Amino acid sequence: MRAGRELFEKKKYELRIAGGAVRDLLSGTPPQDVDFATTATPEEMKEMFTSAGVRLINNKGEKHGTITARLHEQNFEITTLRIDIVTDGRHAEVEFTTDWEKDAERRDLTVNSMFLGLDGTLYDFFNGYEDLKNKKIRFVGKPSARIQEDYLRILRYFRFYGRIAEKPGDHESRTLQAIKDNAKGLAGISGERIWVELKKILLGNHVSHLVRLLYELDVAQYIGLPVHGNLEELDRVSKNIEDQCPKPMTVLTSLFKVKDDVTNLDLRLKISKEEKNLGFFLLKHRDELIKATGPEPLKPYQDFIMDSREANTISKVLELLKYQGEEQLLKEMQQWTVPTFPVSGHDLRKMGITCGKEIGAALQQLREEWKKSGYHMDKEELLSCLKKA
Ligand SMILES: Nc1ccn([C@@H]2O[C@H](COP(=O)(O)OP(=O)(O)OP(=O)(O)O)[C@@H](O)[C@H]2O)c(=O)n1
Ligand SMILES: [Mg+2]
Repeated sequence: MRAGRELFEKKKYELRIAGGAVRDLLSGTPPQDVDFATTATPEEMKEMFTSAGVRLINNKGEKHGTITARLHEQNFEITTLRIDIVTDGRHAEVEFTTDWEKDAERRDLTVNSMFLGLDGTLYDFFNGYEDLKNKKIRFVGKPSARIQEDYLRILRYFRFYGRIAEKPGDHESRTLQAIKDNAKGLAGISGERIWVELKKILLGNHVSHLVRLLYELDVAQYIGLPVHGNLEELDRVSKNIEDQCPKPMTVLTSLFKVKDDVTNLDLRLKISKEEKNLGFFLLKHRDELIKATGPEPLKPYQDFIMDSREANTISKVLELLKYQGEEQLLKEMQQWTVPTFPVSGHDLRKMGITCGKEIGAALQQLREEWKKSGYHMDKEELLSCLKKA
């Protein structure tokens, strides 16, 4: 990075870390990606990098002022300060500026609106650091204006609330009002973008509170959620599941009552086939595939896996155990390896059974015995039952 920094300094272009990365650095979490902002225009950057022999990566960001430079085998995304002039709630037409405050003003949340100079100076025009320390999520300026620039910001508000806020219910009333007034704007946002945000909300804190709020503020209907979501079930499941690293779909299925709820979600959000199948699986089995009373509570789940012909049944059953709040059984299941049936047709032939039909029937019978034993019997024990019979 040093070499890159010197290039900017020589040309007297300003360069600072921007947005989400500053938020993460100040809250002690390692940022996933570090975005930079600069006063240099894309043309100026291109010229500077090209004449210094730095490789540029072609990407689609240039129209919005983003240049990607490849230095020390790392990509650096550097975006020119900008003002969004026309927005249709999804895309913005931009004008470049050298005014840092103007660039901060067009960002969504105060905690996302800061810049950090490479000398460690913090540039914070909207009290983002104070909000971050107080764990407050607020829009920059007028909430309705920020939301109308990009309706997806409604869901970003929920996502960052779940990540940063300490307790449920700590919202400004004007923010809630602006969300309610503009919820319909989400109808025009693509399902894929919504699903990315919704999944992050489902994996964050205060899920139950936030989803309830999505309903209260009339957002739910525009993002593919069922009209009458089962919020009590979500309360219960989300409480149990908190520390179990569930998949987003596992949390979400608690809201669902019928298969159509999964189908409708998929129609709106274009979820993956795997996510859809997990939804159907949990819906079908959540009340009926349950632990056994007695010494082998895990047995019904193991039998289900052994009887199933699909490869990913285990991972679905693990999600089911999370859903059901069976913490101890989940641990045991995670340590369980699918046993392989120890007897083959060859073993039976060696014992003198030569007819194909008989071999088939014997194997079937032994498989049943093996299942009854909880998959504990070995080859010898199994073959000896055959002798007895
Ligand atoms: N709808 C959006 C999306 C992004 N931003 C701004 O662009 C920055 C970078 O966006 P992005 O990488 O999408 O989000 P991050 O805040 O960095 O969060 P993450 O950790 O998920 O990357 C944000 O911090 C915010 O300043 C915005 O104002 N409005
Ligand atoms: Mg980011």
